[in-house]
Amino acid sequence: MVIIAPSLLAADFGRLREEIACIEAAGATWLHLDIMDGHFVPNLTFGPGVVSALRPYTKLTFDVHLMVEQPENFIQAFAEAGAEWISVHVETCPHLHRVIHQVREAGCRPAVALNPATGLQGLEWVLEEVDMVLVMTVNPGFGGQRFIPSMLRKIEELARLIKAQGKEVLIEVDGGISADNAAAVCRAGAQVLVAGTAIFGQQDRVAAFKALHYAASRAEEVDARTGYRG
Ligand SMILES: O=C(CO)[C@H](O)[C@H](O)COP(=O)(O)O
Ligand SMILES: [Fe+2]
Repeated sequence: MVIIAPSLLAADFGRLREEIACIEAAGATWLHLDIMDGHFVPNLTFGPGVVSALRPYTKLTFDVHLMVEQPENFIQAFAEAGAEWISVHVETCPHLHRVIHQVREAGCRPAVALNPATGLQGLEWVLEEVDMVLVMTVNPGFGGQRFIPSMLRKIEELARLIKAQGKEVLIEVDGGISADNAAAVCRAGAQVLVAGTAIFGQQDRVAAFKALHYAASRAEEVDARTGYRG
């Protein structure tokens, strides 16, 4: 079953509670929270204070995407703020194995994120430690960018690697996801689709969420009928 994770990055920051209530009413179960530090990526968003302020107002699963240098310094704060999932970028972690364990010890589910230019090579040695791999399908830092088509092959290769290792690891895709490419990323092997602009950038968020969910689920239905395996 595919999960659509609306990204708060594209929401109206002056109306965060209403925006969250709206996508929850539309049927969302996850919320993607982009944390940017102005160093690892050339943009700033918000910190654990905002995450913890929003926590009492929703039951959505908080999927925190850390685009920060030295993420180990912030894991505890986001865990206490109410994150369920924490993704760290492999590019920011020389001691990735240790950081993954730090996320789990803080009570969260660990995920590793890969920039578009980062290969899958090093992943083999941490795959059994993580619950999800986040494949960036744009260069991180900004919403509203175009999906990079060559990332489909990376998702396929990752799906093969996970299958070969016999692991239960989710594949999340993030960046430029829309109803036009949702089926393709699902066919390639993604189970969690992050979408900012395609939901919060639309006038009718409920219709946009449902359209995206429909596009992604239809790929699964067709594949179940035809026996397609990505
Ligand atoms: O991590 C991100 C950017 O670094 C965002 O999650 C992503 O860009 C979502 O926005 P959009 O769907 O508009 O591309
Ligand atoms: Fe993100």
